[in-house]
Amino acid sequence: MRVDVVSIFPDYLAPLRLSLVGKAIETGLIDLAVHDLRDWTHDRHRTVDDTPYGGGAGMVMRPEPWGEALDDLVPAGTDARLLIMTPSGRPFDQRLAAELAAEPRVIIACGRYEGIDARVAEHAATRMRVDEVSIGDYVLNGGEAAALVIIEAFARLIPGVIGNPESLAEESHSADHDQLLEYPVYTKPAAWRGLEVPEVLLSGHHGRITAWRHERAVELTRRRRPELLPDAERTDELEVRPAV
Ligand SMILES: Nc1ccccc1-c1cnco1
Repeated sequence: MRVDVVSIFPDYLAPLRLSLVGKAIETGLIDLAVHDLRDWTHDRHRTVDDTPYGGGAGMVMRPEPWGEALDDLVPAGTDARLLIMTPSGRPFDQRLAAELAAEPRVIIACGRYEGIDARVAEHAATRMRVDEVSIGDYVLNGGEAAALVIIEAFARLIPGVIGNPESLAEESHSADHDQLLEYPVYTKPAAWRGLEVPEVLLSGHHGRITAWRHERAVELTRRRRPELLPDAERTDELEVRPAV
């Protein structure tokens, strides 16, 4: 898979060269290229923004550099998916991560300031698939942090990136874990600062352990993310529980 990221702060994407994604790049599973948007400017000051039409505070990213960058990175006839990072985008989730992991080419546009001129997405959509994507309901200074999150989330789903694919199976939000949050996990020592590992986990009884883990996952999901509960697990009674 080829991933291109365009940003005015390309060094912000340096962490992608580390750890899991870095290994995938080294092994050729992912071909990553990070570009400086200013390389597509032509004035002495390498200007990428201007004042907003209609007035208002802040600056808007000019369409020309983005248009030229996308012309270069996505030649006519290329099958590519453009992700524009924006707080007003569709919520990023595991389903989208799985979709992206199957794409041959992904280009990620990291906007800054008050955003990117809306015509960039409009024009790009005439020749590639475009998604405006948010990683959550909070405000960042730019799309770079969102790009790091999204790339990590889909890169780890690419076959061969994670050593043991079984570890993907029981993760929170993974499709085959029916959307429950992950159960609490423990390791040695069995007692730590007066806190004991739940007895069932030391029992060696796999059936009981599986049942206990499912119960804890349901309990946690009901308490923290009731909207994720599968219908079969929903209960109407009001449960008053400590907020943990
Ligand atoms: N706040 C932002 C500012 C600029 C580009 C993306 C974002 C963003 C993406 N997901 C949440 O916020």
